[in-house]
Amino acid sequence: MKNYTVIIPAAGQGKRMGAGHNKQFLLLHDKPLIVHTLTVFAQDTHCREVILVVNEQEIEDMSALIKTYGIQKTVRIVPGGRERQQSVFEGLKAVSSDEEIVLIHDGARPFIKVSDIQKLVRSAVQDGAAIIAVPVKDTVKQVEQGEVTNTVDRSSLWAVQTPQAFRLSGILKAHKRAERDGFSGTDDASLVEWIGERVRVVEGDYQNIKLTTPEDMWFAEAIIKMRKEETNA
Ligand SMILES: Nc1ccn([C@@H]2O[C@H](COP(=O)(O)OP(=O)(O)OP(=O)(O)O)[C@@H](O)[C@H]2O)c(=O)n1
Ligand SMILES: C[C@](O)(CO)[C@H](O)COP(=O)(O)O
Repeated sequence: MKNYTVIIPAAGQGKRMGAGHNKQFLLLHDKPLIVHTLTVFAQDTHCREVILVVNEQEIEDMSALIKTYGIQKTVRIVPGGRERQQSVFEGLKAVSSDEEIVLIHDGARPFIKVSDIQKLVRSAVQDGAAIIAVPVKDTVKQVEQGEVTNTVDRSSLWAVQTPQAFRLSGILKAHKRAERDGFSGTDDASLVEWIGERVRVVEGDYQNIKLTTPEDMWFAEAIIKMRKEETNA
């Protein structure tokens, strides 16, 4: 297995969560959300280092969390940007130039499994760019002004998650061009697609949710409880 560096963007505002502050600090089973996410990568021996992208005014609080919770991994903190894409780009600029594989993983996705990270890294080593995703389970319709205009064939639809894994040279090229040409995407793979390069899909896990809106905190507590019960069974 190849080693990698992971960039964890955590410099959002958490507006949809509505907590009045960055959701990364919300307690999930007595630990801040971002600590859960960092712990997964701390446990993966193939993770060389974490580049944690944070809001300028939260640098001290994030550093304190890393010490308080004893995260056993090199974590470098860099200030983020206004949008997620800019935060990731700031993180990419901080990656050691001799690194081959870089992962990008939302701070707000604490349930990624090390086994899925490893599947993803293998695919990125082989194919250059790979993402974790799950088949869409709902029926999806296009709606305009409250009326259905189309029912989309879901057989080729996948809901995309993070981590997303890339050769460092490829993702840097995509981000640089996107910045130059003003292209923006809601994930990093879309920048790679936009420059005409291929992206492999690795099937992931429905539990790898992003904590986005308040009810996700309840789902998250349920996932933690279920995993604890599985471990004790
Ligand atoms: N300028 C930004 C915006 C987002 N993120 C990070 O990108 C991840 C995914 O973004 P999202 O869930 O949209 O988080 P927020 O931007 O915090 O949420 P919202 O859009 O509801 O404000 C999060 O870990 C978030 O902290 C970031 O690093 N920099
Ligand atoms: C990158 C991502 O997690 C893929 O699902 C997501 O697109 C990021 O945030 P969003 O603003 O909630 O789309």
